[in-house]
Amino acid sequence: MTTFPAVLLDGVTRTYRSRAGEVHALRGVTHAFERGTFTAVMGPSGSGKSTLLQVAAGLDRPTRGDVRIGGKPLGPMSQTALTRMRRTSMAFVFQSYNLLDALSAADNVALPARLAGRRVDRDAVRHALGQVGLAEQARRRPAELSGGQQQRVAIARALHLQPEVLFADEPTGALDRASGRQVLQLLRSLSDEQGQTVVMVTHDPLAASYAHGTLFLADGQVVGRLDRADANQIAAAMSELER
Ligand SMILES: Nc1ncnc2c1ncn2[C@@H]1O[C@H](COP(=O)(O)OP(=O)(O)OP(=O)(O)O)[C@@H](O)[C@H]1O
Repeated sequence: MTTFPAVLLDGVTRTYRSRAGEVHALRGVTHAFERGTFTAVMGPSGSGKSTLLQVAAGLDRPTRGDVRIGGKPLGPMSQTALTRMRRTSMAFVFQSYNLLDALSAADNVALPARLAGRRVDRDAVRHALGQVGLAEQARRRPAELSGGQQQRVAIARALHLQPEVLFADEPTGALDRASGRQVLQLLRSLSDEQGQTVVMVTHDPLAASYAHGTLFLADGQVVGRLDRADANQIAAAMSELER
């Protein structure tokens, strides 16, 4: 059986056209994010990290090249098919947790299913909260949880529909060090123990050191990769890029 990478970027270019001229946010990026891996994406400001995440997740379309999720090319898909694919195969975690204050942790986890018009499977919700270590807090509202716990609820919500890949954009940006560490350990264990694919944009070398590998972008291109590096090695590679 052929196994496809969870996410494949094949010669992806994204050019923004504005009155000021063209901006080449991504220039021919080719990279396979293999299943069950946790990858950090780093690079100087404006290097194309957010664009890469948006294009990989089908939120934005490449100007040239192709993106495949689990082997399926996004290019030929209609907007409706793409939206469906995003709902079922991908999930996002952002710096701000975007939880609804009036709902319990469990109801926040169930919300995307409800919005998609699906029947809410209470066992699956409990399972997702258990995966992030919050089974006991299912009935609490966001205000009754710490920042780290709220981010873990957001991750449970992302995992609830069993996505092919979890995209995270600065998921620990708003957390103190101890809560950030919990969230990063969780993302790592999701890939190590549950085979989840995680792609995380970060500015923090310490956060990146929790991933299996770090991909470095500069000026819209992949300029390097470090596997199983520590925070000092990652910080040194970043300083080289920022010189
Ligand atoms: N909608 C847009 N229109 C025009 N240019 C854009 C648009 N979005 C991004 N860009 C440009 O594309 C380049 C890459 O931007 P992107 O946001 O992907 O970088 P980034 O690495 O995520 O930056 P940061 O670390 O500052 O968030 C930048 O030069 C940016 O100004």
